[in-house]
Amino acid sequence: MNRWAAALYLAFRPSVEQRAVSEESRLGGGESRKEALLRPQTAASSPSSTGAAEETPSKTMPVVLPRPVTFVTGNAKKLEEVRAILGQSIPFQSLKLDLPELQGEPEEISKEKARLAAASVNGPVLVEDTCLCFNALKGLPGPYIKWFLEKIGHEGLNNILKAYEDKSAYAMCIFSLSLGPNSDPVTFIGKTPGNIVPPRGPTDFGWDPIFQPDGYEQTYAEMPKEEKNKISHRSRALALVKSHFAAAGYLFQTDVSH
Ligand SMILES: O=c1nc[nH]c2c1ncn2[C@H]1C[C@H](O)[C@@H](COP(=O)(O)OP(=O)(O)OP(=O)(O)O)O1
Ligand SMILES: [Mg+2]
Repeated sequence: MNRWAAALYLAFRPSVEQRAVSEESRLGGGESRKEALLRPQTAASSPSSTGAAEETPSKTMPVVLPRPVTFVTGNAKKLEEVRAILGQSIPFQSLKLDLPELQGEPEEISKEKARLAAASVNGPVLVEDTCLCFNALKGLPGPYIKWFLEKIGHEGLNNILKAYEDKSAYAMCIFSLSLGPNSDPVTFIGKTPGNIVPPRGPTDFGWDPIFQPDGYEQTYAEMPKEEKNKISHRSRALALVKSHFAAAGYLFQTDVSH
């Protein structure tokens, strides 16, 4: 008996022309024209070459992945939000692993994380890197927020901005998808603008208490989870990940005997 039999399933969206991931990547698939902040970035494309309007159907076969994508993170709160936001939309498993992180530009950090994760898992992976960017500091601490938070806390982060009038900031999530150890990661960026404020609300997730998104009276920490997940940097990036999966029409080969 073939253990793999009956285990190929079409995960999503049979209604649209299926495309291989390379084609999808080239086109910057899943682009939302309405939300300029949310444009997905791809390895090969410059910002001006990601127009969704140029999409043309391809005759290539859908990409078959050996198993569902593994979301690799060392952060349980991230995983909780990713689960809540994705629901059943993308089949994924998770692996708790605190990957080493490169220094440099946020997108490169996220991509390198995906390369390391794909090599470690030897299969398709999804990772994300989260930044908190102060406009007065031209985007810093950005990807280094984890270490700033650990060393100087909410109060120290507020103190840094006392030197500046501009307290505006944005939260940014960069997801990177790698289909395997030899595949170049594709990135999906979500941003939510807001302000840095003295801490308010529960302190169970990172810098949530000091980030107040634009248009809201509450900090991320004070907001009900569902509310945060509707407007967060993470949910905006994941909306692009979902569109990508829907458009790519990946097939998953799953060993059902386990
Ligand atoms: O929605 C969020 N709301 C508040 N705080 C957040 C959020 N998302 C990440 N964070 C924190 C965790 C870490 O202190 C830093 C990002 O660093 P980052 O390297 O992406 O996360 P991490 O090392 O905890 O997990 P991972 O293993 O996925 O790299 O900001
Ligand atoms: Mg990390």
